[in-house]
Amino acid sequence: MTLQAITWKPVKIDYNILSGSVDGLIGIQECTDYSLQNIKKGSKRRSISDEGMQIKKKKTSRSRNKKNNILLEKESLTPSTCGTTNGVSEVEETIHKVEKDLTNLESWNSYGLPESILAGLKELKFCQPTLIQSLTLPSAILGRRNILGAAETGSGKTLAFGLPILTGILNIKEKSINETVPQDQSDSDESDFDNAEENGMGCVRIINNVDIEETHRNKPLYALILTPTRELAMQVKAHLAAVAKYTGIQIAVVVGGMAAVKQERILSKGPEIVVATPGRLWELIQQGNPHLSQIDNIKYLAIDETDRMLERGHFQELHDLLDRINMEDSKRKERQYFVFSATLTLVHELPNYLKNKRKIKRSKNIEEMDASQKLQKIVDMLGISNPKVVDVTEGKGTSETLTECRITCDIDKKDYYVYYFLKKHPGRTLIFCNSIGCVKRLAALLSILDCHPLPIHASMQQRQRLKNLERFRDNENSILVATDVAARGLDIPHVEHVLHYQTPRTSEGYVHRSGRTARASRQGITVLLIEPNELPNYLKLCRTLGKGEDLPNFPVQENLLNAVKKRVNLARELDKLQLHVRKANSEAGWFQKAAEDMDILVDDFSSKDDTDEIQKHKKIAELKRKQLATLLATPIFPSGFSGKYPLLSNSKLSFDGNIKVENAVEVMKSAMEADNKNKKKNIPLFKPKKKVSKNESGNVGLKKISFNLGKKKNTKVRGKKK
Ligand SMILES: Nc1ncnc2c1ncn2[C@@H]1O[C@H](COP(=O)(O)OP(=O)(O)OP(=O)(O)O)[C@@H](O)[C@H]1O
Repeated sequence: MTLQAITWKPVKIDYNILSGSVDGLIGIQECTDYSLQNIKKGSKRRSISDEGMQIKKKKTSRSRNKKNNILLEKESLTPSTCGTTNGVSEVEETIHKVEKDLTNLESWNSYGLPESILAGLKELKFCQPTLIQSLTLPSAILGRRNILGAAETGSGKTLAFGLPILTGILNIKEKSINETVPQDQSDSDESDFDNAEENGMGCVRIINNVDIEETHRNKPLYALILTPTRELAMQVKAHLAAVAKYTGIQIAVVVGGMAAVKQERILSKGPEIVVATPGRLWELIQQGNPHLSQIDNIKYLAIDETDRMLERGHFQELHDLLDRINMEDSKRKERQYFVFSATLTLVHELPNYLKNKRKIKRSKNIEEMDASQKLQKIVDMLGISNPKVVDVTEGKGTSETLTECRITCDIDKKDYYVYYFLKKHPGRTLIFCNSIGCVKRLAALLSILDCHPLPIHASMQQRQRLKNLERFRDNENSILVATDVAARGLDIPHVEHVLHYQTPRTSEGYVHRSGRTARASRQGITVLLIEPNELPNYLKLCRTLGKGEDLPNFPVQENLLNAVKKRVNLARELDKLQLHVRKANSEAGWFQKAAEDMDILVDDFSSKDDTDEIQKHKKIAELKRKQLATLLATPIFPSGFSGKYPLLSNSKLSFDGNIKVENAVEVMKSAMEADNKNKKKNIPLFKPKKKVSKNESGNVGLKKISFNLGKKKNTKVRGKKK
């Protein structure tokens, strides 16, 4: 078979992207018109995989000649579909659609992606690469460079390393088939396949169990992708599997919290790619899992959220794994590495207590680093040589479409603001807390308030974690209350709001938490709830992320807070009573069990007072529950209330039909616009006042709190411990 090129056109690309990556490269040209001569049946190029074969054959003919392809589509139309609708022929419509599809895929053409992958991208309707993908794919695929990539959250980093890995594996497999199958045999196989198709026959292969086991035992492991959380591992697997649908490449997940036996069974099938969290993977390797025993042979290693994975004191298993994988220098040099995170190049100042020279001397390893030093450290740790660095974060890591703001209040008023926000601005909302205890408390409170929150934290059973994520995905008004276990990487479509119930401890934490919204060019809002003790951390965060002095204040309609407080206060009381009852019950249960163990009659020891106490609590709780139920049955914000902020065009009627709810992003944007117009300054962070007002009906913001940075004595505000 020969390919006769008739027209070549230069492809416009940014050659900086390829600089140093492909030796001797002077340009890339595209063959825009060509013919096939002496076509022998079958082409070696089709050997991507058994599963991908049929698709590949169709796509190959389609993309080789656009005109032929359109004709082919025309011919396949039955006479009944060739009519004219609204003056436009359906044939023309089809041609237009096919042309559009092909045009769409052309954006991916210059990266050397196999057609089976293009088919996957097309099915996902990914018409063109994102910025980070277009900047990394040429060097990664054509230049086989190691990549250090930093791009904002939700910008498509998974495919920036996923596509080169899938492409590389297909190329290796194709090469090995070409090397092992003799020319004649390969041709005759192809002929058989083609003949079978032409004759309308299927291609049948009989495989028995022994063959399957033998095949799996010999299957190589090509790539390992490591993630910090189980949920992220599963998501990455699902994402890559969707793109790899027509490639025949198998991908497995290895994570903790799931039956090890099941994971061993999956591994026994010999997946080419393993996506894993370090702990369980290391455990299985140490147990001598046969498929994982080739871990040092992998050709591709990707570490997602690398900065988190390599953090001091985290993932000791990762270091063990790296030692094992990089055992042989020659294999390490052959391997391609991908290191990605939104905060890979984010640097920040040392905490104040470490700035003290004496202390720094004691902890020698802790020092302030700039971005290149940080990257160098990662490169050294992973043993990577000559990496290509692509950083498009401009030092912030958050998306352009993210609206950022804050609400400042006293610690015990945070619950009011959270409930206010949820009622006033319904939509899929993720609330982050700094501890498991805080998640539990807030979820219990919101549950009493009928908000149906879904908690997620590390001490929950894995199955429950996944179930709650699933429910969060399925309901557009759902609320997820999470620790930072949900902060990194999770790609849940249409998360509208992220609330930081507590200020994140690090700037990285803020970037990743906030990045759960405003993904893939969608709009989203992130709101920090700040209490006085969190101010130093908040200000540091603003400095590190270049936010200037302060974030804008989220507008709250003060006249609506009274109704909010009534409900929240009642819910808090109810929560407290329920806690007493639960505690007393569990103590009674323990007492009874101990008595039974000692063969003692429980009645003899039961304390009547305790029972009365429980009974009393139960009665009061019942009363409060009824009161709250009555309140919750009436609209929280009565119809026709006069709001400070005009209702916006995209306001929608709430589920109870009485109140208008507003899009939080729009509310914030118009408030910012109004402030800009009036040259109004943001509500000051520090407005010293002698006393904290007892009147809670007004703005519970900073106007009433004495903040005095630097004077530690005054910054403490008594409140409920979270
Ligand atoms: N080329 C593309 N065209 C359209 N959508 C895309 C493309 N590439 C990825 N996406 C989609 O964009 C979303 C975000 O992608 P991804 O999860 O890879 O982001 P990320 O940069 O890894 O985010 P994070 O930093 O939060 O982990 C996903 O829903 C993904 O399916």
